[in-house]
Amino acid sequence: MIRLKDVEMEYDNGTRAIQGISLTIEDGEFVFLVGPSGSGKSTIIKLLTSEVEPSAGRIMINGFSVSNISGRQIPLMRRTLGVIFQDFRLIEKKTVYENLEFVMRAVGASPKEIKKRIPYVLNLVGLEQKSKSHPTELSGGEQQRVAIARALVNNPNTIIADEPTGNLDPERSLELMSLLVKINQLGTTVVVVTHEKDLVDRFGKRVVTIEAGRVVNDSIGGYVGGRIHG
Ligand SMILES: Nc1ncnc2c1ncn2[C@@H]1O[C@H](COP(=O)(O)OP(=O)(O)OP(=O)(O)O)[C@@H](O)[C@H]1O
Repeated sequence: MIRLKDVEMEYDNGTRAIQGISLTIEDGEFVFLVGPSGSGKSTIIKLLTSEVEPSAGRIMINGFSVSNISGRQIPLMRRTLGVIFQDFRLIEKKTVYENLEFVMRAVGASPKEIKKRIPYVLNLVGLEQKSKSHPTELSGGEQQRVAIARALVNNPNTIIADEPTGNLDPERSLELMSLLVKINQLGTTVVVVTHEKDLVDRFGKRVVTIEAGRVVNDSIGGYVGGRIHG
């Protein structure tokens, strides 16, 4: 479960990016985070991944209290989260398989676990034929699916995706969002930041709308007076 309670966040230059957000995301939920540019969506993601710290309030992530977490606990907390970045952040010198192997090794997975898990996640994202390819040999959509496989490979409780369809055409965006829905149906909590109004409308999931660092709407389908932000 993810819980933000009265969270505020101010950047060093004085920008008050988050101005009092309380939000609970239960295990197994699928949530879209939408809102205008600069409203604070990426800052929320950064708060969840501990890239930035709140100036006030409390954040709980999968049983960890982020506000007073010890240095030793941070890797354990991060392991409950699979993060998908907009710019993929794949290692170009490694093959698809090696990219996944790398993150499994980083958490101490055994060779046996690695051998079993990687084909499973590659199959889930439809890339079992591409395990020996390098990221530069793949299309944008395929690279994005490798990024999803990498986020999933250590079996996190929660997947967080910041604009995962940013560089994809509408058809690929739909495929990718459908894949995230499938992953959610297999039991993983999914939080997706997106600008894609049409896609959000299509899926009928919970939509949290952020404006000027606050939650202005939180509902299924996400309509605010008949229109949706984002
Ligand atoms: N590193 C930073 N230093 C100072 N201010 C920042 C920093 N990053 C973001 N901001 C500011 O914080 C506010 C929220 O930014 P954030 O990136 O969270 O918005 P966003 O909703 O993700 O926007 P977009 O949809 O354009 O990605 C904005 O006013 C932005 O200018």
